[in-house]
Amino acid sequence: KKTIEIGVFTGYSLLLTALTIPEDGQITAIDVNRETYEIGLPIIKKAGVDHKINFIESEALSVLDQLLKYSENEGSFDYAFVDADKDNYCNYHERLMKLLKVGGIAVYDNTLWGGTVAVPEEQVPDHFRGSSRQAILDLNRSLADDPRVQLSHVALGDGITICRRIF
Ligand SMILES: C[S@@+](CC[C@H](N)C(=O)[O-])C[C@H]1O[C@@H](n2cnc3c(N)ncnc32)[C@H](O)[C@@H]1O
Repeated sequence: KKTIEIGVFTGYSLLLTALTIPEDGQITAIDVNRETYEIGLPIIKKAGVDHKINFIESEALSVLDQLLKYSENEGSFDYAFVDADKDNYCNYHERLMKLLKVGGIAVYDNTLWGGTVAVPEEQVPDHFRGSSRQAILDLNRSLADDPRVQLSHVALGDGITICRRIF
């Protein structure tokens, strides 16, 4: 019912969440670029779910830190979908572990990084190398070691990791 979307682009995943949550559900949707959100906004309006969305044009990390300044936000979110700058995924996870309620779900997109997280280093094509791939490798390792979550990895698209906060 109370959700966060980090990385909106034109709002494809945002629309899916908005259609799925209850009529009085709310999405705090964050992206550095409002223009791309506005491309998809007419479709979101046509679907009749725009009233569920609070779009914030900003770097996501500062919005999460702002939310955490108010104690009533701690442990209050049911769901978060993360699909933005990979370099900050571990930082987002730390904030989300405080914002999500116990039993709440965080979903991280692109955790297979084209399959290159599971091949020997020397076989990784050049265009998959770089800080984003390293950030995904770091995230996957730290999630596997994180006692606060139960994990499920879905080998769909570019890989989706589903985390349930268990304490
Ligand atoms: C892959 S797209 C999101 C796609 C979207 N979830 C969908 O299903 O269509 C990534 C988005 O993350 C946004 N982004 C990148 N860095 C960001 C940051 N630091 N804070 C917030 N949004 C960011 C980009 O502007 C871009 O729109």
